[in-house]
Amino acid sequence: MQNLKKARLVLQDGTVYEGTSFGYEKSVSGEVVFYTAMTGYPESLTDPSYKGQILVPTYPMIGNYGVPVDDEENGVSKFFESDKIHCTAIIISDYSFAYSHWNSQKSLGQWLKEQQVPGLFGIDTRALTKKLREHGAMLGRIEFDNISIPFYDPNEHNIVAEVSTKEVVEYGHGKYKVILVDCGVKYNIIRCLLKRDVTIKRVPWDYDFTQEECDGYFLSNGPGDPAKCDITIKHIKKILTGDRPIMGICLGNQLMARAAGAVTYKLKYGHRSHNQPVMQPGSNRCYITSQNHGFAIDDKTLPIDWEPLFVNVNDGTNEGIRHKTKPFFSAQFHPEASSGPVDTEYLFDKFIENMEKGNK
Ligand SMILES: NC(=O)CC[C@H](N)C(=O)O
Repeated sequence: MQNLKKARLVLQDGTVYEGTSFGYEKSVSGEVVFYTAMTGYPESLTDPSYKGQILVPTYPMIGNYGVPVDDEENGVSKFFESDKIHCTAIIISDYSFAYSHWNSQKSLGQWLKEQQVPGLFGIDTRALTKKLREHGAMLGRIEFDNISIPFYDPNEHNIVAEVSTKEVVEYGHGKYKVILVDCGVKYNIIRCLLKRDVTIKRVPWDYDFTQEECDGYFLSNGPGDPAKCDITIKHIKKILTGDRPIMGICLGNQLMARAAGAVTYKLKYGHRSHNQPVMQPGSNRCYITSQNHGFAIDDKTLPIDWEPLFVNVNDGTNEGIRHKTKPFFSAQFHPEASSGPVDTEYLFDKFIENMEKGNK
């Protein structure tokens, strides 16, 4: 414990928090985002949607169940959401130096060091979260040895291009052929599709998939501002003129909306947790969902042939859209969870049903 290095988290508004390093020691900067779920740090750290972000879990003790083994199944990691950590850093209150879990292979600190990702503990994450809620999303930097680097705003860059696959990859031998547009796809989306008799063709974010033979299209989650994905939006616009089923998640929801002609905007602070309630308009149905997003669709700008599919009960923001007559729908939350509640995994079954109907 004595040899652990101190480092500082500096926010854009000048606030400084001092913490102790338990990960890799290097100065970094990014957007600071809080996350209020109690579990799920291995999944969140490897979720490509967190690219460029400094993750602040508010649960007070992190690291107590270590990091899972890195097994593979059907061409994707069994327990992680991608092949590496995408968060820029992690900031926590209390680090558990002891860890225990049936499936753990190493400590969180060791994993962060291997992946060259900084982690600080001993920071008042409640105070930090209150600040972000009052002020809104903020950039921050972690300084080791007083070496400071400029603030970096991931939303000003096309970071989807950095996390998307560079080549086409195929998975499974199922009945339905799906083009998966990879803007930073989480592996549990691939697992959820493979469980449902699907053959997946995973293509890069800027790949022209509009002439491909398939039964349906899947628009993945991904990092940053949806407005930066103009090439993907151009391709989606083309497939919206057809009637093959489309399902989208999170960034995929935002890209579907922009392709349809609606507007997206940045939320004051994002939704990142396991207990976000969403209602389906026109019903009394409420689902508890897993979420990770900082942008949202302005559903007042949806064209006449589209409608909201879900609305967030906490703040009234849009949580999904659907076309009124064609088999196109998307969710702002994560039906694939990982981590979090699986109440809305049935949306994958809807997508399969749509493809089945389309084939008849
Ligand atoms: N998980 C995601 O796909 C996030 C979408 C987008 N980058 C946002 O923050 O809103």
